[in-house]
Amino acid sequence: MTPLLSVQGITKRYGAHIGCADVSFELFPGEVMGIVGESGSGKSTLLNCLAGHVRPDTGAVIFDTRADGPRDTVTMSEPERRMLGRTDWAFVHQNARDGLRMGVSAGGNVGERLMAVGARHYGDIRDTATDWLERVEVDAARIDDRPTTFSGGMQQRLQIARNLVTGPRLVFMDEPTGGLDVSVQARLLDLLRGLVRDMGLSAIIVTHDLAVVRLLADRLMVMKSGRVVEAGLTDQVLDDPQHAYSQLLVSSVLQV
Ligand SMILES: Nc1ncnc2c1ncn2[C@@H]1O[C@H](COP(=O)(O)OP(=O)(O)OP(=O)(O)O)[C@@H](O)[C@H]1O
Repeated sequence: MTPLLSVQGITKRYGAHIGCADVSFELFPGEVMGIVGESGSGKSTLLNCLAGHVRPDTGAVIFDTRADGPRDTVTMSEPERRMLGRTDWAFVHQNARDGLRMGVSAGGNVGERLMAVGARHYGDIRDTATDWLERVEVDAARIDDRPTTFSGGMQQRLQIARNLVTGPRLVFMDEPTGGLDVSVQARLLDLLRGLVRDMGLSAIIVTHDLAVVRLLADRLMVMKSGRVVEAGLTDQVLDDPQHAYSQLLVSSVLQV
């Protein structure tokens, strides 16, 4: 099987400082990869390199495109990469405000993504937006309200609807449950787990919350000082960590 994403030797430095170093892995269709590590370990830098937000110094990120098969997204043109970002890729930010248009209605936020992939019929777009609001447990009666009037948890669920409505083939998530109350986190996690299962999503999830990867990720990479120190099946890594740092992480000795 062709990997959906093949990451080869990604390195990003900030001056003399290492963001992430020599990261390689493959992601297959329908797989969820979790990336964990303490603050500053390079998780966000890596995710941003993979999603095309940051250009790595070296390495390749080969994505199996629908039209042309495997292509290196690092060297493809900016318009091509932007097109991927609107169609096959989705990015769920920790802060919903970074992933939503706060001045546009909830329905508009979802509908906009559909229009970006060619939907034109207003009634169909509104119907799909209504379906998705319900799917992410946002009251459909709020379809014309702006996200500024929503709670943090609702905003995050709306951001997820906006991202998933077009059926992306790869979803990047940066701390999707971060910054929310614990009870809100639990509900969101449950919802995400349902969507990941039902849609057979391929995803890369960065988090410092081991409960998130335990529930969502098939495989796990543990990062420390920009490098991957351990990788494997999630249950294996969490239940029987081999690297001393992973052992600390799992035993919650580390403040992550
Ligand atoms: N724009 C930047 N300029 C300089 N150094 C940076 C920049 N962004 C990140 N770094 C450094 O790169 C390293 C990796 O940071 P990164 O944000 O990727 O880690 P992280 O694991 O995502 O942390 P957090 O969980 O706190 O977001 C850190 O040492 C950080 O200080």
